[in-house]
Amino acid sequence: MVKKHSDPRAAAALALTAVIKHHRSLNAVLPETASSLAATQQALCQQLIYGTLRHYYSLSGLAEKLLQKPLKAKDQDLHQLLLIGLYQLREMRKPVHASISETVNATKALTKPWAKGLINACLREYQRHRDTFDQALTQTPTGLHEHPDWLVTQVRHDWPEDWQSILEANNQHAPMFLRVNLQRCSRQQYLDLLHQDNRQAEPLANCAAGIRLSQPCDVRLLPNFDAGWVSVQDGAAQQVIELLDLHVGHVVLDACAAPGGKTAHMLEHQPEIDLLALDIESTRLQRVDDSLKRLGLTAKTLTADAASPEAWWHGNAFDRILIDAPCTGSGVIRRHPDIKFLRKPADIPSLAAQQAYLLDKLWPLLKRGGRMVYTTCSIFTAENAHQIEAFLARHPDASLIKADQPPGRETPFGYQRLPGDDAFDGFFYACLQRS
Ligand SMILES: C[S@@+](CC[C@H](N)C(=O)[O-])C[C@H]1O[C@@H](n2cnc3c(N)ncnc32)[C@H](O)[C@@H]1O
Repeated sequence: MVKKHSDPRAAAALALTAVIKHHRSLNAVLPETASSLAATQQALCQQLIYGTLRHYYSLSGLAEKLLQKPLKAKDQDLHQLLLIGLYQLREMRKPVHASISETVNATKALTKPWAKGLINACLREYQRHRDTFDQALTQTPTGLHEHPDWLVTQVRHDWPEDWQSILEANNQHAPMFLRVNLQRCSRQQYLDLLHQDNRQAEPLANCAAGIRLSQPCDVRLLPNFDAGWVSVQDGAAQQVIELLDLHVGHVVLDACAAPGGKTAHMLEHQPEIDLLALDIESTRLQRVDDSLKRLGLTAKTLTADAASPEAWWHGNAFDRILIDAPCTGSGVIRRHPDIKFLRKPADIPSLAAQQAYLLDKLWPLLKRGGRMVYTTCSIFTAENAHQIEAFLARHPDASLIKADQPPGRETPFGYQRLPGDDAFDGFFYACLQRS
């Protein structure tokens, strides 16, 4: 558990320690961190956490140069606090004096006031000679790319022509995209509401219900959010709906449904389907139920292992199956910079094996003539085009369907979006038909 703190820098240092040292995901850590802070401090704390993770490798390089000897393992929180201080000096437009003194004060909140002098000296030393320090940094590959070496090598291997722009896109802030619940209002009506609220927003050309906000904001400030008029969803995820080609009366399986973005989108797009939404994790499935309730939609939801249909399948074949598979998340690093620290190379073959197993176990549940859509938020070919190539080789009754409007770059075995294409997340789509 992240300890309670009222100091946003100390809270951010503890959250970073939880990710870097204890390998916990930000999704798990952030709610604990937020609950330890006053509402007015939460945005700054979150900004410090995300910003420091995005620039972690260059900030660590600086810290190494500034500290005479590394801090002890038990003082990892201080190491993170130093990085947070450096991040503020390098990337945030805040007065230098306040940035330094507030970071130094956070040592008290961490109950390590003895480190005041050390943090103060390092930050002041950096500030005095920042040009020299910064120049030395940009010459190192990790300082340049802000990714671990194995990840740079993997991206470079899979995308020899695009690897640099992918790494660059991973370090950017992602825009905020909305999906209008067309069962509640039209996209134009919702755009009008946003404009009345003085929020700049524009429709997405390639998503019928999609909107891009010029400035991200707290969802609670969006008009009629609680009444279910709108949800937050990246444009890449919104493009899955067209591939499913849903019609009235279809029997549909959403095999890996939580937290339910695509489950809800299916029902908003075509409410007259018979939809079963599964997820293996009950706490995550609860989020699907909550979201359907907010949006005024209904589906059958079930905690189950999709790869063990003998435990839950009623025996009626499905017209449509969506496998939005568990994956490395290598396409969404800009939204989840902790992925750079939590993933390891062995995760790729292990997840690819899980994905292949899900595909094989669910394929017989599809009607002849039915469609299976396989998606990941990964950019690794082992989880995407190679996965589908191998699947087609194992299943002679499967063929790829071409999309009327390709949702991404065409590969021989599906469509791939790279992070930042159309400002969307990295994503993979394959649409398979059973003959
Ligand atoms: C990429 S997320 C799905 C996102 C979701 N489709 C959406 O649009 O919000 C993958 C989900 O698969 C679930 N999962 C992993 N293995 C599973 C399995 N064998 N059966 C069912 N769900 C599984 C995970 O718990 C996770 O919630």
